[in-house]
Amino acid sequence: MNTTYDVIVIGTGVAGSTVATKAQKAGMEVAVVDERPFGGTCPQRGCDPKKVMTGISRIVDDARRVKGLGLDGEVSLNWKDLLAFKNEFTEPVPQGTEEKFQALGIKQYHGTATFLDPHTLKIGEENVTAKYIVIATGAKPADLPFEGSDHLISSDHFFEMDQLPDRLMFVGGGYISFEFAQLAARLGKEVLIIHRGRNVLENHDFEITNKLIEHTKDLGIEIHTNTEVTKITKLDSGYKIDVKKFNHEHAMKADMVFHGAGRAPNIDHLGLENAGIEYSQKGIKVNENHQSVPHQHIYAAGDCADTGLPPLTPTAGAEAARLTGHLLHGENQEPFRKPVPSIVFTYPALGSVGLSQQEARENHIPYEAESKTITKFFTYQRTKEPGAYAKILMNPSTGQIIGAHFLSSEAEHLVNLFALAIQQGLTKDDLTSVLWGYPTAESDIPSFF
Ligand SMILES: Cc1cc2nc3c(=O)[nH]c(=O)nc-3n(C[C@H](O)[C@H](O)[C@H](O)COP(=O)(O)OP(=O)(O)OC[C@H]3O[C@@H](n4cnc5c(N)ncnc54)[C@H](O)[C@@H]3O)c2cc1C
Ligand SMILES: NC(=O)c1ccc[n+]([C@@H]2O[C@H](COP(=O)([O-])OP(=O)(O)OC[C@H]3O[C@@H](n4cnc5c(N)ncnc54)[C@H](O)[C@@H]3O)[C@@H](O)[C@H]2O)c1
Repeated sequence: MNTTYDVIVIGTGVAGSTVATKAQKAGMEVAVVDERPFGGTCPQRGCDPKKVMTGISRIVDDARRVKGLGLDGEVSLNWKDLLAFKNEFTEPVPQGTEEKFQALGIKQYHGTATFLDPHTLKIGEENVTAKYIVIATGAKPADLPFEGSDHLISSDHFFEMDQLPDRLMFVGGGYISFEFAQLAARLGKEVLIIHRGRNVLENHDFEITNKLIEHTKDLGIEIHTNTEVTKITKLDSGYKIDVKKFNHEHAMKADMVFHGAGRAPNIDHLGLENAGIEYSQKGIKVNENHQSVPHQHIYAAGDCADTGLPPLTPTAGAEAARLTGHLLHGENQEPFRKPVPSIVFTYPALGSVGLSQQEARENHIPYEAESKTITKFFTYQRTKEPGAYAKILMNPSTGQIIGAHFLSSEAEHLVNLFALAIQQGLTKDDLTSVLWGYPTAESDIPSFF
């Protein structure tokens, strides 16, 4: 059987769902296909379940700090209940997504889509053709080139474990490792992070990541930088992990080893060669309109596409919107220039937007930096929060904000506000002249400068 549509979208995550919904609403006949339960990574195995779990652990942290200041009693984290609460959010996602597609009249396929030629996909036993094909297949844990890497447990599995072991190791010093490691440590586990590079969370301001490292070590987490995992061996109980620091080799032990060493575009099993679609390790090659090379009727967006943007939920959504602008209306897209806020959901959280100080330095971009410890501010004193920090980078001649970096319970909100400031070209004077409601984290802004 061969069925034909106007558009087939491969993947039902943020990127795929956005394109499918907009195209169907615009009057096109659309089909979606996914090999996993519908809804994609963010709401089922990424941002949302992570934030539910780290959010509860943060409340416990706060409560412990203010014990005796009007709050009595002990609070503690409980993995089983935390998991059950997380499931209340994740389990309804597939059905909810399918119902939304059905209400719009979008045809749904469950299975793996593979290109047979530039207009035809094989899904199970069926061949499906379309005028336009959109690839939105996301990312997967990167293949790591050392022996025993198949013993690594992915973030997907972390969310499904009935119980956590006593000693956990995370390979890689990025977002996943820091967020999950802190959660595990707050659950009373022994935790290690092994990071190959000199600086963890490489895309963030190094002064702030160094402060985050100190807070993370205060939770009892061991962090080894400049250290590469070279081999993992299964033992009768747990694992032996061979590591190399500069030229010195030694072995460590853990009950389980988790993959926090990066994600790669999920494109290996798409049969891209059958359609001659160009790609690299960074993903499917696309132009500003998200059209692939050499086929202009095949588009790609989100984590699977090589767009130069970081693989995050808001960027996947923005890329999908740009793609549909071209697919539906033929609008040629300008290069993407919006600032992209990025938040590490540790506690304190790390929020960054715009230029980091090292980026400004390396690229010889003139800047003026204001940075300070803000722990003594009332906002953080009233909850006894340690180590709150703010750094703002400005253009020295205009005062325009070009970078903002925060480490605190309020970082996630402040960074969004500064994203707006950078996008709108606001200056230090613009921000200090606002009548901010008091007492709030925003009313501290004039004192950052
Ligand atoms: C643990 C974790 C935490 C994260 N936290 C955050 C956060 O706090 N904030 C943030 O902004 N970002 C976060 N991210 C990143 C964010 O989740 C992704 O950037 C975003 O979900 C990407 O969306 P997407 O639509 O490109 O892909 P996805 O949501 O991954 O969707 C791709 C879909 O395609 C399907 N698929 C793949 N291949 C095929 C095929 N051949 N046939 C059929 N279907 C296929 C997959 O099953 C999947 O459902 C996190 C990621 C992880 C892993
Ligand atoms: N809060 C958020 O927004 C959030 C949370 C989780 C994931 N994400 C997204 O998912 C992506 C993947 O996350 P991630 O944490 O897996 O990767 P990451 O890219 O943030 O960090 C991985 C780090 O592991 C290091 N590494 C690689 N191989 C190693 C080895 N053999 N030994 C030691 N270190 C090694 C790399 O040098 C790299 O710095 C992120 O880039 C981000 O876009 C975002």
